Amino acid sequence: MSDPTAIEAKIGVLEAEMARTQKNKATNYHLGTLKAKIAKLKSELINGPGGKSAGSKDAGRGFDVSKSGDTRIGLVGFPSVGKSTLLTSLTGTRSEAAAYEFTTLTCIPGTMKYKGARIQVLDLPGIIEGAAGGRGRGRQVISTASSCNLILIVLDAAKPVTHKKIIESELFGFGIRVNQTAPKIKIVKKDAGGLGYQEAVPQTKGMNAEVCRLICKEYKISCAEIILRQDVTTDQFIDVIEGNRSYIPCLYVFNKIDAITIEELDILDQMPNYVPISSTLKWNLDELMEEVWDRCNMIRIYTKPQGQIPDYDGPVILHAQNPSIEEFCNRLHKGIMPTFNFAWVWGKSAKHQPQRCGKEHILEDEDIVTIVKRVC
Ligand SMILES: Nc1nc2c(ncn2[C@@H]2O[C@H](COP(=O)(O)OP(=O)(O)OP(=O)(O)O)[C@@H](O)[C@H]2O)c(=O)[nH]1
Ligand SMILES: [K+]
Ligand SMILES: [Mg+2]
Repeated sequence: MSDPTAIEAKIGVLEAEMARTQKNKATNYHLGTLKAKIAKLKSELINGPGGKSAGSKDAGRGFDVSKSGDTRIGLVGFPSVGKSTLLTSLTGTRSEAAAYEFTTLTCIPGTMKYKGARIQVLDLPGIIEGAAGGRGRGRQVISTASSCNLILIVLDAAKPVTHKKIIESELFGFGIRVNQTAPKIKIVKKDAGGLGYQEAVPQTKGMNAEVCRLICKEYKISCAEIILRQDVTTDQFIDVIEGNRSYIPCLYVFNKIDAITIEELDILDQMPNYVPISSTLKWNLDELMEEVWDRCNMIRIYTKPQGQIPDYDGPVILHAQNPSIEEFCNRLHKGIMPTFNFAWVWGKSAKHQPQRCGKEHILEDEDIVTIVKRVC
């Protein structure tokens, strides 16, 4: 079955059945099976029958814009919320903005420099409900969003907050999990031996051996070792089986706050991961940049050639959570490590200034590093 309308209809029937089914211990197994069936149909809708999962390279191709800079962020939202105006305000790259919907028809990249990092910002066409299922350019937009290190969901502050849910569920339908971390579940498929199910931590959200077996049955997994290292939902379990989900941080950018009242702003203010701005008036773009910086998890390391002052203008940007000196060296140049002797480190990670460190030493934001080579 590959006719999208037929798949959508089938999903509709299953979702209706789920809504009808009361949630309790007795129906838990049935709900697990239903969820797995729906997840399978949704990935078929996006990738075609037997297709690859949502995040994979060949699935629902994104716009052909090459990556540049230290990180990439994407502007996603309904038409005319002000994405293009925001791109222009942040990066200076002009992207046409106008009062009619679907002004932007392709992906427009811009670059902004912040704290020494080069951040690629992608303006994208507006999306509407049904985008993930293939409506309009939606799939291309969301596929491009899944290539970003951070997604800014741009919303019109004067429009209903329900728009936030719609955009989120479009991203969700494409396999993007915003502001979530990958569930700690290990699945090792085997050739024989049946299903092994282990709970490394107690499960309180619906998972148990039988639910696991039923979901695996839907996916025709009969031999595998499964270990749950975290308290997870059945949906998270299905996510891991489907594979290729993208776990991407996201900020909700409420634009056009110049058009709403202080009282309305106060209500919005209670939402997590939210930044109010005005793109046209350039209000609060500083806070937006700071929040973007926080979410991108970038660390700046200044290099200091021996006997010279550090290069504060061109920090080396590292993405790793706890980057070691070795990672720093490899980022600079692959040829450094073979001749590496030790490093002098100044900054937060150093116990004294400077500290003599080996390649395993973990660096922190704004450390200064001098590499000393071995004399051969
Ligand atoms: N009042 C107000 N209007 C804004 C603001 N930002 C954008 N606009 C207006 O909103 C309209 C749409 O802006 P665009 O930047 O084209 O919106 P878009 O999201 O890129 O729209 P599409 O490309 O069609 O999806 C334009 O008339 C802008 O001038 C803002 O901060 N305040
Ligand atoms: K517009
Ligand atoms: Mg636009």
